[in-house]
Amino acid sequence: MFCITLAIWWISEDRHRCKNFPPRAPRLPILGNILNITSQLKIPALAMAKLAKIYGDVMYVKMGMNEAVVFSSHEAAKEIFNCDQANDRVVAGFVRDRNLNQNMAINWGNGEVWQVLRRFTIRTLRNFGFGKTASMDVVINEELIKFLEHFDEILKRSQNNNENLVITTQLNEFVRISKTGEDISTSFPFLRDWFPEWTGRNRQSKCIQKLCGFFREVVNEHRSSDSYATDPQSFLDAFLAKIDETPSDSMFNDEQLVYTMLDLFQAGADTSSNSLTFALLYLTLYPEKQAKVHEELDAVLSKDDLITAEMKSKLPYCTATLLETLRFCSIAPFVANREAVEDFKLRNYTIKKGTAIMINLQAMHYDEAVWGDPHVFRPERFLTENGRVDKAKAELMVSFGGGRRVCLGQSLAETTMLMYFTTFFRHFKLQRLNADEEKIAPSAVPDLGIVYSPRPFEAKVIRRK
Ligand code: HEM
Repeated sequence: MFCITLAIWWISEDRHRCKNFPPRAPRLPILGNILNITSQLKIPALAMAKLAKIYGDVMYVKMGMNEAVVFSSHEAAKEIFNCDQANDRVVAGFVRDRNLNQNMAINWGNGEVWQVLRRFTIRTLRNFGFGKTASMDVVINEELIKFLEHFDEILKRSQNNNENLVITTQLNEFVRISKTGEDISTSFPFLRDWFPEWTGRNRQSKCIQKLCGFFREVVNEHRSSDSYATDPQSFLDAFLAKIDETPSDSMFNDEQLVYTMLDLFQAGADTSSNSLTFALLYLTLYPEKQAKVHEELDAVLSKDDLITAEMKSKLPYCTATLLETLRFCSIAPFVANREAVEDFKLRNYTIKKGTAIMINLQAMHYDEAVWGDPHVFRPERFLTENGRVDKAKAELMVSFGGGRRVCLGQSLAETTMLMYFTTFFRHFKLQRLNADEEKIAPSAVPDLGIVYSPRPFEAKVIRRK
């Protein structure tokens, strides 16, 4: 009797809800489409891309208790990126905990808080040279000199001990333990309340407390200097000055500052470092591509040249390799989920207020109709016949999202990646170990998480003459 009632309720509720909704894959009671996704492929974004081939580039899915409309093609993404009713982030699960149930900062902030803090952050960072290649070059080159010294030391140590170098990332504990998509508590959020230890909720909270504690200390240090308002030396100083000049109930306050810093570090650190490590991984796996990178660097740079972002136009193969890395690894497979802030129409479909909006960036990077052989690592796809970067192809990349929420750090990330990548390969060569020496083989299969990470791997690092 219970099962029959449940079935009748399910069918009627489902019919009622799906009037004018985007097409949807058949789903099971309670689980929804979870099995469609998990039973097909190990990578949820690619499994969703496969479903989208059947049900459409705008389709409706249900993952446990969460309902979402998934956008999987460039055309569909363009429509939703430009849709003001879909600019809010979903604040649930680990995001709600992280935000202490409040509207906080940029990445996970909404409405006026997001708009004002995003605008202030971009303007202030620009005043400090962010986005201007000449000033970013200087800062990044200073870092690079330290990086080379540090890397040489590690290399010497490992060679003295006769060890192979293990290359690894995952600096950010929070990213490592927040495996959205793979994690059942994303689909059934109540599990986080019932089993906070098992779902990782407690570890996430501790991690955020630690990070916020660290940022609060830095904020206090800066506040104790007399000159933060008269002679601001950093984004943090400028924010503190803004706090002083605005009313105490404004969104410029210490907690928003701490969370804005958290956003910049969380959104900026793992994305850039993991993407670069993916580049090292792929060039270890595909030595013939690495040889072309070396050939270009040797032809373009003389011995003492400092690498600058301006050189990008002279380094088309390196640029194409980084574009192919971003496409192949699709480090952020989905943009952080958005939410419909009111009912709206899109392509004659009704999208109901509160529905989650998932934009599947990896589906676009792996669309066979666009790329032909998306599962092959081939930087040449981004080059024209005369060896220049193919701008039309480059514009099909969506690694940084789009619309008004587009990644705030795109130009910094692109410049940093180019400069680190070219500096590394100018000085070093990566070589795969022989099968009998290799304990941790390089694999192109990523570790899942809020952003993907390359799995640790061993490689031989050789200093180039
Ligand atoms: C390879 C490096 C990076 C990748 C692939 C990447 C990717 C992304 C993506 C996909 C989004 C979501 C966009 C959307 O919702 O449409 C995003 C947002 C964001 N990114 Fe990045 N990002 C990178 C580096 C950085 C860096 C270096 C910073 C900071 C300096 C940064 C700061 C942010 C912030 C603050 C947001 C939230 C923007 C908003 O909600 O308004 N990112 N990023």
